[in-house]
Amino acid sequence: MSTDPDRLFARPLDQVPDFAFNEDVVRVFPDMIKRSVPGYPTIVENLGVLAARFAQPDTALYDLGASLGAVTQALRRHVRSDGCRVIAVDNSAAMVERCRQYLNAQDSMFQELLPVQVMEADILSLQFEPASVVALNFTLQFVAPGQRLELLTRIRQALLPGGALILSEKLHFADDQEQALLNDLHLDFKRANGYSELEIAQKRSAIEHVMKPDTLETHQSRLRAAGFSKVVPWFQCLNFASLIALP
Ligand SMILES: C[S@@+](CC[C@H](N)C(=O)[O-])C[C@H]1O[C@@H](n2cnc3c(N)ncnc32)[C@H](O)[C@@H]1O
Ligand SMILES: O=C(O)C(=O)C[C@]1(C(=O)O)C=C[C@@H](O)C=C1
Repeated sequence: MSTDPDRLFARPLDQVPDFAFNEDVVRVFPDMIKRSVPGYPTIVENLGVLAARFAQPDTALYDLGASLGAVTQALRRHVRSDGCRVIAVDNSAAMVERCRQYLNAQDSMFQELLPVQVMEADILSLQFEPASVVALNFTLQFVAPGQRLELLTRIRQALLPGGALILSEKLHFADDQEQALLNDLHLDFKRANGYSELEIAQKRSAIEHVMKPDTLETHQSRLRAAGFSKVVPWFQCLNFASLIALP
């Protein structure tokens, strides 16, 4: 399936609207996320590998904020436990529609993939089934900060012993020098991937009210408050990181 190059912010906009996961974003999303998130392809592929260690027979594997289902596809490629089912959830109708098309294409190319259910729903009001793996890949940062602990608590309650939550996020840093350096390096990463100063500045205005990164320390203490017993960072590239949280 072809994907358009991301030029959403290439022309000067009179007013930059708040970022939304709408049809325009869906059209360019694979290109946008690869060129904006350092380490994204490595995180997605390895998420499948990690999940294979925690997945248990006859349980649900959740991909929360699935977008176009990149993580769902990795779970289906790597997890071999009997009776597992992937549940991909997103509240953007445009994402869900295109996600279903991508997964149908995956079904037609490979045999013996895990069954998958794609739901258009708000993860904040989801009734979780007992799960062995839950992935939140760059989704929690878009949930209102005041609602993050409750969501993580409900995920923790749904997780079976031996399972895991895998949480990937853009990080903020309490130390000003560390924040400035990693932010500058992230902007260099975007420039190296062909984004202009205008695109970088307009994207920044678009996401500043809707995407609120936390520090690693905030993630760790909130995960513990939600009932997780252990938090293990397994990947960081510049200001983007991924954590394994154990029940
Ligand atoms: C940055 S994208 C996630 C990328 C995707 N997980 C991947 O690895 O390719 C964030 C996604 O979360 C979804 N989202 C944000 N808040 C949500 C909510 N409350 N319920 C369901 N989906 C949500 C958005 O629609 C968007 O598709
Ligand atoms: O931090 C930025 O500048 C980003 O563009 C990050 C980010 C993300 O982390 O989700 C924001 C929106 C898009 O979904 C793709 C990338």
